[in-house]
Amino acid sequence: MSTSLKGIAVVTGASSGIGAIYADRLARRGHDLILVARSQEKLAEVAKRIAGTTGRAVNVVAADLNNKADLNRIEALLATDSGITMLVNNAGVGAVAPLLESDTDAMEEMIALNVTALTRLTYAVVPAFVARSGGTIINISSAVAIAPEILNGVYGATKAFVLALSLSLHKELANKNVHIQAVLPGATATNFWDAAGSSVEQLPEQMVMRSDDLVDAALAGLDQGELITIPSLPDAADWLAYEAARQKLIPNLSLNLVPARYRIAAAA
Ligand SMILES: NC(=O)C1=CN([C@@H]2O[C@H](COP(=O)(O)OP(=O)(O)OC[C@H]3O[C@@H](n4cnc5c(N)ncnc54)[C@H](OP(=O)(O)O)[C@@H]3O)[C@@H](O)[C@H]2O)C=CC1
Ligand SMILES: N[C@@H](C=O)C(=O)O
Repeated sequence: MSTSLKGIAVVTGASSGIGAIYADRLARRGHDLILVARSQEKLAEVAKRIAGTTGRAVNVVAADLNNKADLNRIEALLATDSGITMLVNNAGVGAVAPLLESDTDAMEEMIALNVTALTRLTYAVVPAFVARSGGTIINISSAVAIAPEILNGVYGATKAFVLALSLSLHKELANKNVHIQAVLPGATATNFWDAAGSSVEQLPEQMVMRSDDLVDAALAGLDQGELITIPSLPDAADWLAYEAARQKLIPNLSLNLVPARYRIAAAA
């Protein structure tokens, strides 16, 4: 049980990069923490640093979210620890190789982590949040969710899944006091790029955000009640116009009548 009024934030992928910054910022905001990733050693370092600077309780659970038994352990924790008030679904891997140069097994592993594990953790925690009438889920998607042409297509597709799931969760949980935020970072200076077989140095400097800035911006978006936060986007109106265009399509996406442009063959 947490002694924090803010409760416990569970952050996956907290051993480095964006997840480690979320851990720091959430502890500074008063959350106790449970940090999840594979590397026990790196998690312990992050936890020691944050506990030292903030005085919050920081626990670590070393788990490979692509290992069924490990994943089940984190699901059980999320379902049963009544002190948990927030889940940051951040653990993820990327790829930059095009389809013809990609390893299928690596693609499957990426789907397992970015999609399956995130989904299972969400399913584990939502009933508990609903039962307690409160909770927040932050899902780390990516700018490539809406621009899948930029990097590896399977990576983009996993992040589009995260965006779609978040939109749906927001609708389903609207009157349950469970808050959903999907964050769509652009290129961010972390180990992500090396792990994906690339290097952040090959990107133009003006395209790459610092991970501290990214997380601070994303949390500002959370504070403003945003469902979708695109930390790099200069003008929020651009996203609102995109979303308005999507909403305008919805009533016409399922109709019994075939539109004239597809009746050419029948008419001939
Ligand atoms: N950096 C960028 O440009 C962007 C990143 N993102 C997203 O941000 C998120 C965080 O990535 P970022 O911080 O950049 O990259 P990092 O590589 O620094 O962090 C990835 C984190 O995920 C953990 N992780 C990887 N595999 C597993 C696994 N099988 N089980 C549990 N934990 C795992 C890693 O820890 P460990 O190795 O110890 O398990 C690490 O803590 C990802 O979802 C990524 O897709 C989105 C857009 C842009
Ligand atoms: N969002 C970043 C990766 O996921 C990028 O846009 O490069």
